[in-house]
Amino acid sequence: MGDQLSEPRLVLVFSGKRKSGKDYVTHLIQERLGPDVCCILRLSGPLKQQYAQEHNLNLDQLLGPGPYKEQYRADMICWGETRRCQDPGFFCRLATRGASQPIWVVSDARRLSDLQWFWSKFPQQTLSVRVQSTEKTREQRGWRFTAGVDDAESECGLDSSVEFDWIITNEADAPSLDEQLQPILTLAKEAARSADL
Ligand SMILES: Nc1ncnc2c1ncn2[C@@H]1O[C@H](COP(=O)(O)OP(=O)(O)OP(=O)(O)O)[C@@H](O)[C@H]1O
Ligand SMILES: C[C@@](O)(CCOP(=O)(O)O)CC(=O)O
Repeated sequence: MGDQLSEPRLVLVFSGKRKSGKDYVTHLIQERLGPDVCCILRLSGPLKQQYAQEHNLNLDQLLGPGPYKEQYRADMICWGETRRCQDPGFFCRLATRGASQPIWVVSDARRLSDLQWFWSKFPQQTLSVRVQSTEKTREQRGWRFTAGVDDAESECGLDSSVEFDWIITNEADAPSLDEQLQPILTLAKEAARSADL
């Protein structure tokens, strides 16, 4: 009963490197569609929640964009991988539990197993989106290369194994995000309308 899924009309699964702007771009999509139509699902949400509880940490800071979470990232990755090894869909199931909007935006796929879970549960509805930025831009947003993180599956698991349905370039000199997101927003609005019929 707890794992019962309500069927979404469209599932947009986002991935991208640290500080590429996954949260920024997915929030923009939600803003354009409205929270009644579109929810943001973070696979790292239930992971951080459980990790914060077990380690007595500040969950809001772990969920935010600041430097706090970076102190714990390597250990959170190991912690999450222990669970993922037993059950690759563990965090996908938790993150989608109770989602009732017609459009789901998953903000942080990192591994092929994340995408495979959505493709297998929602084969007709799932589309993949990559957010990309240069290392220089990511550095300006606070990224520093960290061995064991930036060269591990958490950051590289989707580097070459997937042909994304869309690639969004999140750079000041790229076309505006609204322009790049237009086909996605059009599709999402159509999908939301079909949910009303
Ligand atoms: N197009 C943009 N314009 C202005 N600020 C941006 C833009 N894209 C990202 N940022 C800012 O850069 C920082 C990193 O972006 P964001 O948190 O969305 O990246 P992320 O890919 O979710 O990162 P991580 O997974 O490492 O937390 C945030 O402070 C965000 O507000
Ligand atoms: C531990 C982890 O979930 C942290 C994700 O943090 P964020 O999405 O970059 O804020 C990464 C992972 O699961 O490999």
